[in-house]
Amino acid sequence: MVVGVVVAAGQGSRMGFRKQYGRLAGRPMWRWSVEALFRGGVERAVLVVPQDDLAALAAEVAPGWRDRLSLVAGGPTRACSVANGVRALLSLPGAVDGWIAVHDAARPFVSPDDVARVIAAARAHGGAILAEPCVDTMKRANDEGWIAETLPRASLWRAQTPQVFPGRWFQAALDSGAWDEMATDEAAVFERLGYPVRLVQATGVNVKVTTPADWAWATWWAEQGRGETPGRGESSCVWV
Ligand SMILES: Nc1ccn([C@@H]2O[C@H](COP(=O)(O)OP(=O)(O)OP(=O)(O)O)[C@@H](O)[C@H]2O)c(=O)n1
Ligand SMILES: C[C@](O)(CO)[C@H](O)COP(=O)(O)O
Repeated sequence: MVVGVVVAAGQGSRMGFRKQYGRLAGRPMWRWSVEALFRGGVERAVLVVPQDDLAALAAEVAPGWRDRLSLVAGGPTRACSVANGVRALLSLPGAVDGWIAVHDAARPFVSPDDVARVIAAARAHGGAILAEPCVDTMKRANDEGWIAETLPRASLWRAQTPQVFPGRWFQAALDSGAWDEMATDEAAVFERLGYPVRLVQATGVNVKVTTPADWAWATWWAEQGRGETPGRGESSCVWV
């Protein structure tokens, strides 16, 4: 069983609005991200949203996805929101023995084929994340804004989502207090615990839509039909 957490409980402070509800080619960004996970093989999911948006979203999700998508309230950091979503999923029969895929609502254009590849890698290796090798020359800065050193980039990757790990790993981290509420991704928690995490190179465009410039680009990209990467089989989602 593969279940998903789509985190959409951010404030969009760099964007200037709650970007997860912003429309790309007519659909809210969170829907693009949920749909991509379902097309990539995730069976059911929770969408984590700000507490004060739960009631409004409940009306929007039903009835099309009632059986596949539930809503959960988020927390003050991304890691808290992930934890809330994971806890809700771990109560489902079979979830502890299966895999949980965590995905940012802010990455609407992930390719369903890449989602499926990360899931396959997690099944084979334990944990896996989508990522891309750094193509820029990387500098480390000092506190005053001067370059302290140039880092060898050959071993540097940019982490993306989805990030897929066994339900049992999440349960252990949450129950033992090892869950780090400031971690900026899930892999960081499992790396620290010494678990093996495989990097899976993204083949599609998987931008995290963060700034107004990203929004302008994402709007254009969606309107070109570029985000509609074919997935594995038809989705059973109904757009409401
Ligand atoms: N407390 C939080 C913070 C972030 N997120 C989610 O985590 C993803 C990645 O976060 P980011 O792109 O940084 O979104 P925001 O937190 O909304 O942006 P900002 O930091 O500019 O406020 C987003 O889908 C966002 O909704 C979340 O669920 N809960
Ligand atoms: C998880 C993530 O998408 C990996 O790149 C990213 O760290 C989340 O963004 P945030 O700005 O740290 O919330």
